[in-house]
Amino acid sequence: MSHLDDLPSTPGKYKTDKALPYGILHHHRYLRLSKPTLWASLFLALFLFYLLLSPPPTPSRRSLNDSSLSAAKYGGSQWEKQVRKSAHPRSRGGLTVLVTGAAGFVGTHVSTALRRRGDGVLGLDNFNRYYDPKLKRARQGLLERSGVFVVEGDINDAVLLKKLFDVVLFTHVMHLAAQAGVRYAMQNPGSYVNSNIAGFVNLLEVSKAANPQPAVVWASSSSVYGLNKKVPFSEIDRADHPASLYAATKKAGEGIAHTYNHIYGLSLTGLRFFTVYGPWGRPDMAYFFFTKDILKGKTITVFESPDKGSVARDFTYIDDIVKGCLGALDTAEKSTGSGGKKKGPAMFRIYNLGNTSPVPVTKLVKILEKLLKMKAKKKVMPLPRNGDVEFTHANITLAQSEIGYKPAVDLETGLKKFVKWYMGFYSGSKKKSSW
Ligand SMILES: O=C(O)[C@H]1O[C@H](OP(=O)(O)OP(=O)(O)OC[C@H]2O[C@@H](n3ccc(=O)[nH]c3=O)[C@H](O)[C@@H]2O)[C@H](O)[C@@H](O)[C@H]1O
Repeated sequence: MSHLDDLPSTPGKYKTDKALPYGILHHHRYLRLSKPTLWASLFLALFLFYLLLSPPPTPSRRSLNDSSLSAAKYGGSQWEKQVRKSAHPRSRGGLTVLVTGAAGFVGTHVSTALRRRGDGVLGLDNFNRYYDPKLKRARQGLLERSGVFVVEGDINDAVLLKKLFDVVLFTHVMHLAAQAGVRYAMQNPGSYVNSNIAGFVNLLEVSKAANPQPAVVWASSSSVYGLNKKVPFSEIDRADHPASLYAATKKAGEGIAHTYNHIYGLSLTGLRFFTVYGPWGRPDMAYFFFTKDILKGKTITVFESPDKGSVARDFTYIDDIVKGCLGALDTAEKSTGSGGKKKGPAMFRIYNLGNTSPVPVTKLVKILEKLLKMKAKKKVMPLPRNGDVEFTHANITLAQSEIGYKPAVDLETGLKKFVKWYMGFYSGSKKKSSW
């Protein structure tokens, strides 16, 4: 994939390299302290060898029973103070929200929007290398300037999550941490299972055990509609023909969420995002790397459908998505359970958040050419069987009537804002870290 060429190799969230220090460092210390007898040394050497060969117990997989909470990294009065301060609402009646994936594209925008209106926000992000971590760090800078502290950690780390819930009584969780990207699922399927399934279950486990339980709003995806042909896509349509593992994990997430709602009384709202774009966006998405490649004079590959038509997307501008997220948080009823016990039925909702006006990818390219004042070098090729679907188109009636969702930005207007940001950010301008 050309757009990933100059990014670091992308192990996504499936990193185990952080896992070793805990066990290994501990044993290194032991080595220094041990008596230098031949047998003891031999035994230790064998034991270390065994540890190195065995699969590492990654910290991201630490269970709640693991008492070795890495106090060095998390915890301590200073850390707790930062966590509490960030999560504390500034306005009366404000929400107290844990935003996972806070340094991600949508996470950054939602976190700052919540903070701006006076809610308390604590961010969580593992800063993985799926795409340029420098962009995530720049977003973190923005968040910090807005008063949002981002805890560096993984949603699979149950001990960390539990600790966060011990320190703060979250009223809401906005769960945006995920392994995104449709095509990358063919390269690193494990990363999707790790984040979108295991990580989500871990978050729900900790949320259901919390007292009080938070209301959880999470990111699902338009990709769950898969190979559906009936348009516009409606929440009541069947969605059981996913075209990518990404889509399958997002659909699985919806089923998993339903069980936590049913068994534990957790209030759950899933938002099916439709190809979200805008400033501070994801470099793995077509509008982003098309911009980069057009500017560099590199050839872009534009997919076409089998009938030689252009593939189309219901591109949705980030500010509209943010409004949808806030609408979902504001209308979410409380969970009914506490401490893992259901007390009554709780809310379970799924909404499409799209723009409801699909645009062919060829048109996207034309708009970019106009905004960049450059002609794209294009190679048109049939849509490969890589997880992409031919078109998406959202029916947003339900979101409109129930959470007040009303998209207002058309693709050209939104791309104009994106291009302006892109030019500032990558030109090294001093203003690059502003909105
Ligand atoms: O709504 C979602 O749920 C998903 O949206 C996004 O997926 P997509 O809609 O597939 O966006 P994106 O990759 O930008 O491709 C856009 C268009 O360009 C076409 N495309 C792509 C690459 C290429 O080289 N050429 C090309 O024509 C391609 O065929 C497509 O028609 C998120 O990445 C995903 O994480 C998820 O959130």
